[in-house]
Amino acid sequence: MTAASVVAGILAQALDTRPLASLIVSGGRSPARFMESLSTAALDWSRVVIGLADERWVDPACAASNEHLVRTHLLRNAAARARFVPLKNASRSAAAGVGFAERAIAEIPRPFDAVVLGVGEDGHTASLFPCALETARALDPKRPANVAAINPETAPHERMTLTLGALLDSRQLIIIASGEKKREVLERAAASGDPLCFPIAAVLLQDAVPTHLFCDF
Ligand SMILES: O=C(O)[C@H](O)[C@@H](O)[C@H](O)[C@H](O)COP(=O)(O)O
Repeated sequence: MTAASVVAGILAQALDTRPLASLIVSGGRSPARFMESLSTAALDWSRVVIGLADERWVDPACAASNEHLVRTHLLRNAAARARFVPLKNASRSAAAGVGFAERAIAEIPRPFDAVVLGVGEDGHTASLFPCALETARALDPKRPANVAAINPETAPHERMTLTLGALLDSRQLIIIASGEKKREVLERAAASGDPLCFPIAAVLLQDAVPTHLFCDF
């Protein structure tokens, strides 16, 4: 089973019992091949709503944009018929755009049927970065907000991210993390049990949402 076939199966099962299915995907360099494989799945994509786990606050035409990644690699083939809900809006900053982003997330059926997360070599996931001041609040599962503006010190661009509470409001989580360095950071994160140092630990250590880990996908 590949990450794409598992996600396709989750979406197909969701569509068997509900009018709409929802999928949240992450950005970065890793997901392109996964997205292209998923885009060919034989699904009624017209009933699938796709959102982002996070977004860099850049023009969607920019190669650094996660929206650009989704429009290039996922909204093609059969999946071209899916409905995509961007996180980027016309606000001059992510902080100014939080209200619009909250209203965008409200358009995606919840709990999300599948949330696909990557992991950075510093243990971040989505745009929950260990060094960012705003991360501690975004990791608080009791916080009602679904999105947060993050200014990472160790990565470019201001970001909009789903909060941990929103990411865990899902039926299934899929972590995609290739390479030895990411395997090591996953092990260190699980051993540390400290989401402030390794935000991905908050996902690894929870047992409320079934989680699939793909180190080669
Ligand atoms: O916007 C982003 O960058 C992603 O959402 C981020 O959380 C990503 O999943 C990791 O940084 C891994 O990215 P790579 O696949 O590029 O290593």
